[in-house]
Amino acid sequence: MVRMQVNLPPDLDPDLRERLVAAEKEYSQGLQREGKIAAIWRVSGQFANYCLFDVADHEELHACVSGLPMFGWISTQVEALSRHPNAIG
Ligand SMILES: O=C(O)C[C@H]1C=CC(=O)O1
Repeated sequence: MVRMQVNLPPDLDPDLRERLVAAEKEYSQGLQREGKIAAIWRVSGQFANYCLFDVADHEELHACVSGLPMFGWISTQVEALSRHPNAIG
């Protein structure tokens, strides 16, 4: 599970901002179609999200996250999750 806080500068060129948002959407939806992002949620009221990744290892996670077009402006917090022994689903 990765929390991403996006820190685009407020004075970023509006055209660049628009291109980054569009590129981010295309890249993110590609990972979702491939099943590498299993779920994504917006943190209400913040330019931040939680992404649940379904990847083989830390290297694949890093490749996915560092490929984000906004990677240079994103702070991440990673929590490694494993199946809970009491889970029924
Ligand atoms: O809008 C965001 O939260 C940034 C970003 C990271 C992945 C994604 O789909 O969007």
